[in-house]
Amino acid sequence: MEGVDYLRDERSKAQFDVETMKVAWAGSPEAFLVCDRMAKLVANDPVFEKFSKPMLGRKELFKNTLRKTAHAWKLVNDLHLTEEEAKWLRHYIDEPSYTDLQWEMFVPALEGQGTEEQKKKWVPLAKTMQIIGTYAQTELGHGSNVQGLETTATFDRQSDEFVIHSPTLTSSKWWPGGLAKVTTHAIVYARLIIDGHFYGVHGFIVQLRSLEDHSPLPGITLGDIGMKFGHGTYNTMDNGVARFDRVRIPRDQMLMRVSQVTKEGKYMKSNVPRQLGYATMVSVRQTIVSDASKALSRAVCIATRYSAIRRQFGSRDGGPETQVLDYKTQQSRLFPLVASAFAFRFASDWLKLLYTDVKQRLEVNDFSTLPEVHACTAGFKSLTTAATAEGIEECRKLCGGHGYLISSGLPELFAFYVPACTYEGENVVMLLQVARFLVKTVSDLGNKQPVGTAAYLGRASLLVQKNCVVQTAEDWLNPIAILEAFEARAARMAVGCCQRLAEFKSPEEGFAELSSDLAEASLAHCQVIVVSTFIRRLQQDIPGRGVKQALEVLCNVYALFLLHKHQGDFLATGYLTPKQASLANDQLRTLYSKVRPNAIALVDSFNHTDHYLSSVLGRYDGNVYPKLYEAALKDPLNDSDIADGIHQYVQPILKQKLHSSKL
Ligand SMILES: CCCCCCCC/C=C\CCCCC/C=C/C(=O)SCCNC(=O)CCNC(=O)[C@H](O)C(C)(C)COP(=O)(O)OP(=O)(O)OC[C@H]1O[C@@H](n2cnc3c(N)ncnc32)[C@H](O)[C@@H]1OP(=O)(O)O
Ligand SMILES: Cc1cc2nc3c(=O)[nH]c(=O)nc-3n(C[C@H](O)[C@H](O)[C@H](O)COP(=O)(O)OP(=O)(O)OC[C@H]3O[C@@H](n4cnc5c(N)ncnc54)[C@H](O)[C@@H]3O)c2cc1C
Repeated sequence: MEGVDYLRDERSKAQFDVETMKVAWAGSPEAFLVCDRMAKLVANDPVFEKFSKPMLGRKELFKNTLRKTAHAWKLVNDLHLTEEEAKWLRHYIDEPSYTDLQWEMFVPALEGQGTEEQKKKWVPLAKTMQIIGTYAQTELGHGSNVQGLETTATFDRQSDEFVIHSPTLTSSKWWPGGLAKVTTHAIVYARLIIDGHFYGVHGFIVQLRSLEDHSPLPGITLGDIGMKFGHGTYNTMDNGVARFDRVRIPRDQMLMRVSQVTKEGKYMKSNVPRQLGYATMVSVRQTIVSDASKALSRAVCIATRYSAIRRQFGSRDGGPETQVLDYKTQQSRLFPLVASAFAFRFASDWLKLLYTDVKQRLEVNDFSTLPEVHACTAGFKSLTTAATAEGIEECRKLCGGHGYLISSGLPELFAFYVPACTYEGENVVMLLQVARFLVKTVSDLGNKQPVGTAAYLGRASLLVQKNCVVQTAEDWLNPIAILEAFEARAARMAVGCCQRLAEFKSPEEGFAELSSDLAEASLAHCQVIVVSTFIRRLQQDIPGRGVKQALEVLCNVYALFLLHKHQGDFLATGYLTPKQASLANDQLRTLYSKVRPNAIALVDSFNHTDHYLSSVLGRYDGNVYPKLYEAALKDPLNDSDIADGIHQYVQPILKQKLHSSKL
């Protein structure tokens, strides 16, 4: 049998309806149709070919992306694509480009932080790409600490302008995507100074380049910050440096939704919290969570298909060897990642609802849920990106040696994905934000009943006393038992941290000293929400033969895998006994056997095109070995039998050896 037959055989074993599962994965029939149409549009267009990328030098790589981006914009206009369709088009083109910043950060920053008047002026220009913008917050010396930024915006009452200035080397803007070569404008984050007084960090719309000839405007120095990790991935993007030498902008280019500066130089705070100035980051963190499920689904699709084709050992009589997918070790590394992709998918759908709700509330100045939404987006961003980055690397290892080839698609995916752990809020810094929320919630328990995602902490006094009642491996299939275990562990960790915080001289000192424990408690809290979201999703109507049952198995795999991985926490907090932890692991092994017949069908449900996967190992048809061979032959080193440099550098060595052996 060939790889093609192996996958056909696997598909025939599926116990659920794949087409309906595709809709469950996409979120709705409408969402499925949009994704499917955009994925095929990209896959069938030769302009979006990706194979040659790893062979290109930096300049060609960058130009190639500019070409693709221009073609995509033409398609958006010619085909009258909606914003949603255009977003998926960009996604399937699968190349970091300045348009990510334009649509995910520049436009949202204008919409979220501009006044009505500012929005009216700037948003249409941006949405029609008459101006191209980026989000210039991070500096050479400061990224995580936004309030520590050094760029200044000094109000000049006489000319009714702000003077944007980079006073030090470390104040150079450093990282913004598209800044080096493309963007005409940026939202520059700078400390506002009026009459020598500092008024905190605010966003300012600054024109960077001439709209006529694209050259940098006077007083602005722009450049690229250099090559990044992984050749063909993020180097398609011109992350840039910018320095400002007393650049003047009109007063009405300060984003003034949160606070205003009048002509007279009076600083006026609106009745909204200053954290609304961070709203763009909250919006992107939410998008990043959804992106995590996509990136992980891509990696597990490759590793699962290849694991069904790859055979090693197990044959003593010349018969077929064992499919590596049948090894329990392979299953215990791979299936939790398949389950995680689904868990993150449903978590991101839920987060989107939470975010839509807070956006509506903010419109009417209801800020009550903002701290919870900030904690959820920050925590989920950290949890999902860390697990996805680790998961992609695990998938590479699951593919053995071939996983290290660029043609497997996994090294490039990892290199592209891993900065998600850093951008939009470094992951540990984000967990510490969740910790602030947890500490406040627990400290306030006497006065205020927590709601929403923190509601379970309202039962903390019960959860710290109660012990797990599980007696058999079967009991671990009960969602109530699972959820209570996660809640009890998280509540005990949070309460434990708060009790120890009280022993320090000041809360700040305690928070700094216990920050590692607080970060772990935050992760445990986020896991409660992800697990409960998955459980709740299964309580909804899920049509299709066997679809709900297959998802139930995955939900249990996800929860029990986490329980096994973090069993130290579960045992140390005293909620579980070692026997109960061991029963959970027994159940996990049984669940892997239930996933096994559905494995290929599950990853088919992601509906990924071969173009999107860009992996010889993950091909839909399973024709792996002939295509691996074909891909290898295309390497430039195989252009000739005798490569450049052989005559010059190798033959002299060989000849010298002959000469000395004569002596
Ligand atoms: C293949 C194709 C490509 C596809 C692309 C994939 C799609 C992905 C989507 C988009 C593409 C974008 C590409 C990535 C580009 C990257 C861009 C960037 O990285 S932009 C820069 C991002 N920078 C950061 O995230 C900085 C992180 N730092 C902060 O957010 C803050 O400094 C802080 C760490 C939160 C600290 O804030 P602050 O200094 O104000 O101090 P605190 O005292 O801690 O906070 C005071 C109180 O405010 C609360 N708070 C903080 N933030 C928020 C918020 N956002 N909303 C609400 N409340 C907030 C905080 O919790 C404190 O509360 P209390 O405890 O006082 O109650
Ligand atoms: C690919 C990529 C694209 C980017 N695009 C943009 C962009 O378009 N616009 C933009 O403005 N920025 C952009 N950035 C910058 C990005 O937002 C920052 O790098 C990120 O916010 C992290 O900040 P930092 O680099 O200052 O890390 P640091 O904060 O210096 O982190 C270094 C280490 O210090 C630790 N640390 C920091 N603070 C604390 C603390 N309080 N407690 C405990 N530990 C701490 C961190 O956990 C980390 O381990 C991009 C970055 C990358 C990698």
